[in-house]
Amino acid sequence: MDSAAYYLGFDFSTQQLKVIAVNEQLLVVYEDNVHFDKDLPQFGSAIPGVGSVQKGSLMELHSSVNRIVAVARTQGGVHVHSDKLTVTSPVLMWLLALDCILDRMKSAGFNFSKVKALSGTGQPRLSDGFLHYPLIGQGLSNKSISDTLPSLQQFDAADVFYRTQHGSVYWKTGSRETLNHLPAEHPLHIALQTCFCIQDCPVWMDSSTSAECRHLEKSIGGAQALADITGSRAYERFTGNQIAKIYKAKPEEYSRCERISLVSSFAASLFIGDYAPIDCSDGSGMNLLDIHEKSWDEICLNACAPDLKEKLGSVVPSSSVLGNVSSYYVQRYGFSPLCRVIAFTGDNPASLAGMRLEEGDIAVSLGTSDTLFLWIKEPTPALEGHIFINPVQSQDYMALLCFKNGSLMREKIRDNCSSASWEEFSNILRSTPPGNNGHIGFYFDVMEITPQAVGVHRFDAENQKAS
Ligand SMILES: Nc1ncnc2c1ncn2[C@@H]1O[C@H](COP(=O)(O)OP(=O)(O)O)[C@@H](O)[C@H]1O
Ligand SMILES: O=C(CO)[C@@H](O)[C@H](O)COP(=O)(O)O
Repeated sequence: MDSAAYYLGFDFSTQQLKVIAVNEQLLVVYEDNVHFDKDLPQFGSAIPGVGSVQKGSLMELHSSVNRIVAVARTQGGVHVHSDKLTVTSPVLMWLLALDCILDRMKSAGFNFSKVKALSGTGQPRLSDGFLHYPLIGQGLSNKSISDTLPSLQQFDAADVFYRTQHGSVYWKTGSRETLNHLPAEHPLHIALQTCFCIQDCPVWMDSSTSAECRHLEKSIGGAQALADITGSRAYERFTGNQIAKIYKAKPEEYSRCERISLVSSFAASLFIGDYAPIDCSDGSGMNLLDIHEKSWDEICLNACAPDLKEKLGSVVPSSSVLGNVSSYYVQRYGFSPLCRVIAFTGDNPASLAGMRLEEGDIAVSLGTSDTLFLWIKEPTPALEGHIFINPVQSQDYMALLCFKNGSLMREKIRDNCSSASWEEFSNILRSTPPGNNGHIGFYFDVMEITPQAVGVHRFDAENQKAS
């Protein structure tokens, strides 16, 4: 029997779910993605039930999804509400995407039984950074995973990482029981369809909670005081403020909720068949966690909503082994029952770990959001930017700046200037020298996070505003 192990990573980004599997030599053995808008048209249709079912399409694979009623079009994987501030994603869309991607792997003959574990406390993990970017994997391909990550070979696990930070999922009372006994004959989006008290989950693009932010900062003694404890002043997309809004706007739904997960711990919960704890690093993006004590801050919790500590559960280091995959995956897909699941984390912490950043390195990530992050030893929280607990060494930290007008803004410029072609876009860019002869433009299609600004601002070489 071929004993080679596979290592598997899933990446829930704003716009799509990606999966990648690598072998011991870090060579990519499988890669796929489900694009939410394009591949799941039932969530991208303005009219309930509309969405043509093409032969061999994901829709055909999951004809049952026709029963899901879409009430609004997702664009870039999200619903932008009429106030232009509230931004959500349907929780069932994430479930369906996972069903689809796993079913496609099965149809393609992917051998799930070979998926093993690789994580260890304090070690860099086979995570988003090099699972997602095969080039990095190829750069290391003369070494085995065990050479590169010595302590990881002690685990047999599916190493699964989810992206996009701050988004939250609201489990209805009784759902733990359902999660514990997932029936292998049903896809997740059917088995879990009644488990959520909020169908449309707030995601990182949301900026509708300014009132909640001011309230939280006031309760704790000001913006800097909040940053000193949680690593960030109050930010609209941070989960504590989102929870406060849900508690105020939907008190009944809130009271019916037994567990609140981040998107990362939600995904981990699906794999272990139980509520997964939140990891310290992604948990730092909530305005609720004391980044020094690595525990929930009672004043922050109470300022946001009642009974929050019970609803959030515990916090664990990002490299924790959560347990084995639930029997659902063994029966439905043929995973090994020994396949372990490591705590899931946010996209940026996973990228820091996966790119094997060290102190002094700075990484820039250009995706739906653009981010800049670095490994730091001492946290010095300020009124701009964020300090998270480090996902690799939980006594260290990472600093992060996040820019909202990333790829979607670039796509708009590409469509206007280069007939929707990245190639042409790149050629135009190359046709001027770096620095563009002193001409510079700032393009903020939506209210930016860093700095808080909106609109197009262009300047010529003399620093005069250009039209
Ligand atoms: N050649 C390219 N040049 C610039 N941007 C690109 C190119 N190809 C894809 N993109 C953009 O990358 C974005 C997706 O990046 P990705 O890292 O997958 O997103 P996420 O941050 O949501 O994970 C898309 O919005 C797409 O427009
Ligand atoms: O809000 C932040 C970080 O604080 C964003 O970076 C989100 O985590 C979005 O992830 P992508 O979909 O852009 O990967």
